[in-house]
Amino acid sequence: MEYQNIIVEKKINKVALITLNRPQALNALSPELTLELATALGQLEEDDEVAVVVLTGSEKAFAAGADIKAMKDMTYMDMFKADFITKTWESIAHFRKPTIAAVAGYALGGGCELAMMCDMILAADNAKFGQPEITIGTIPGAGGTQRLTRFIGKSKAMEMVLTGRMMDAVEAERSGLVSRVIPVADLLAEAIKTAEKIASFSLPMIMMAKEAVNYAYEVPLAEGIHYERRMFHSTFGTLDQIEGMNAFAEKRKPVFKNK
Ligand SMILES: CC(C)(O)CC(=O)SCCNC(=O)CCNC(=O)[C@H](O)C(C)(C)COP(=O)(O)OP(=O)(O)OC[C@H]1O[C@@H](n2cnc3c(N)ncnc32)[C@H](O)[C@@H]1OP(=O)(O)O
Repeated sequence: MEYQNIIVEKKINKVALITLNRPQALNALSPELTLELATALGQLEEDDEVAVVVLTGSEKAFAAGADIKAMKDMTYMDMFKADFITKTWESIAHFRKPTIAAVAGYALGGGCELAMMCDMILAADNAKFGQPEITIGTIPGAGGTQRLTRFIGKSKAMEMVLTGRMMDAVEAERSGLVSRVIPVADLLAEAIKTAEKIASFSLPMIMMAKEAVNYAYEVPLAEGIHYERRMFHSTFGTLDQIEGMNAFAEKRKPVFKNK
């Protein structure tokens, strides 16, 4: 399928790369772009040749937020009727295969929120994260007040949301927002390498592991532990558990069948 605002590439080793591609607007997330993203993710979800998705932007901007120019004249009723943000944006949060945000440059507002919807964030050393919505007379609307607070805690989240202050990559790593900081020139290669590593394992296992970790954000600890245990038990009903453990015992590489 042809897209205008994103580039979708299937790499080797079961990795797909989605590049946000509106450089003239620092990858501002227009309704057209987010619809294309949701459509592409829908296709990649069904694609057996893809196990992991890497989402990236340009060196200057992962994404500078929702498209302010497209949004500025909308009324309350427009927003409400369109259920603005949730419908298409959340597709990345609901995607069942692992996702990696490779963030260079600005990840602001909706850009930061989109990165946080991914399963992990790898940051280039020039990355800047922020929720500057307060500076344009609104507040985060795609999970910024909720996800950012869970990642970095109340005090820092409050400071960022209430002042619009940006966080650099080093502070973002120290605060738990990103898993690693990488020189900008190496970011994409490193993100793809990480994706390939994940994709080399059993697809059902990586999907279950993702689901179990995400469950930690939704339920009390005891319920999460119970859920994890039941999922762990269920892995013993798969051919890949048999293969993985036998391969270990036989000192050979496992050949997973995704079954
Ligand atoms: C999803 C929600 C609900 O949470 C809401 C949001 O996301 S609201 C958006 C939050 N984001 C922002 O407020 C950031 C806006 N952008 C900036 O502050 C600056 O562009 C910058 C600091 C990221 C970069 O500054 P600079 O290098 O000086 O570049 P600019 O000249 O400002 O930008 C270049 C070009 O891109 C256009 N642009 C940038 N961001 C957006 C945006 N969010 N929406 C629409 N267009 C954007 C900017 O207007 C420039 O275009 P031209 O005017 O030159 O055509």
